[in-house]
Amino acid sequence: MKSENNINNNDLNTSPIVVALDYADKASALAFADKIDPRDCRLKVGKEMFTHFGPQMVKDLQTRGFDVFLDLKFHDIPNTTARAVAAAADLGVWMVNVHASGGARMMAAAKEALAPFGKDAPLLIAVTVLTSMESSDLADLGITLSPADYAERLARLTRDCGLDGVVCSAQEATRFKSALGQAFQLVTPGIRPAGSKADDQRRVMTPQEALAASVDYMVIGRPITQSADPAQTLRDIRASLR
Ligand SMILES: O=C(O)c1cc(=O)[nH]c(=O)n1[C@@H]1O[C@H](COP(=O)(O)O)[C@@H](O)[C@H]1O
Repeated sequence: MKSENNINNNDLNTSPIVVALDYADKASALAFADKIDPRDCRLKVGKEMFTHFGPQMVKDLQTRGFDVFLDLKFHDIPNTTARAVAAAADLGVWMVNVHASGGARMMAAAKEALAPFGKDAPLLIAVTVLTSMESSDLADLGITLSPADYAERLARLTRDCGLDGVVCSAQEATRFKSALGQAFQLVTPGIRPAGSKADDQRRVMTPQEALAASVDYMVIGRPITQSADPAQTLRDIRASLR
């Protein structure tokens, strides 16, 4: 059931870095991929690139030896979400995600849809509270819990549904590792090297802080992709984490 394009690098790749490949043109994305070593990072294909270039984008990266995180944040009725997650598994991706706020039945259905893939199933991760959100954004939605408290509530639900982990802020990592167990994977965007712009992110941490907080994977986009030399910036961040 797994795509023949997938070359699984899981055993080779000890880097915690996942680069968010948020490019509007394929040539730039592939030029970057061609300049970096798949042992230095995994690559995330999100809504922008997938909407532009579809599954072929994922395959083009897999044939270059990269593990791909397909970040489409599925959030729908259980049947639709489960089928979308199975379609992602058919593509041979390394990780796929849903929104935890889709609820327990949706997450359980997504998990069940991966059972036929056995050990080839991608990691299934749920987004808790987007790292771009702060308390006032939650208040607008009628949620009075702090982002960390609400994220923990969603993370517990995710763990109880048998998923592999959550997307959260690195600011929440120490707390979640102790509350939810070391094995529950934490994937943390909102990573900003010291001195770089936060952009639309709100709950941010530096790569070194995230590592010290025991995150499993840190997602880094613009600080790498919009730098003058993205491949060198990746290598510099990787070196700073050794
Ligand atoms: O699921 C995600 O990857 C995600 C969840 C989240 O809470 N916050 C978040 O920023 N992301 C993604 O992580 C990437 C962060 O990119 P930069 O802000 O450019 O580093 C983007 O591709 C987002 O879509």
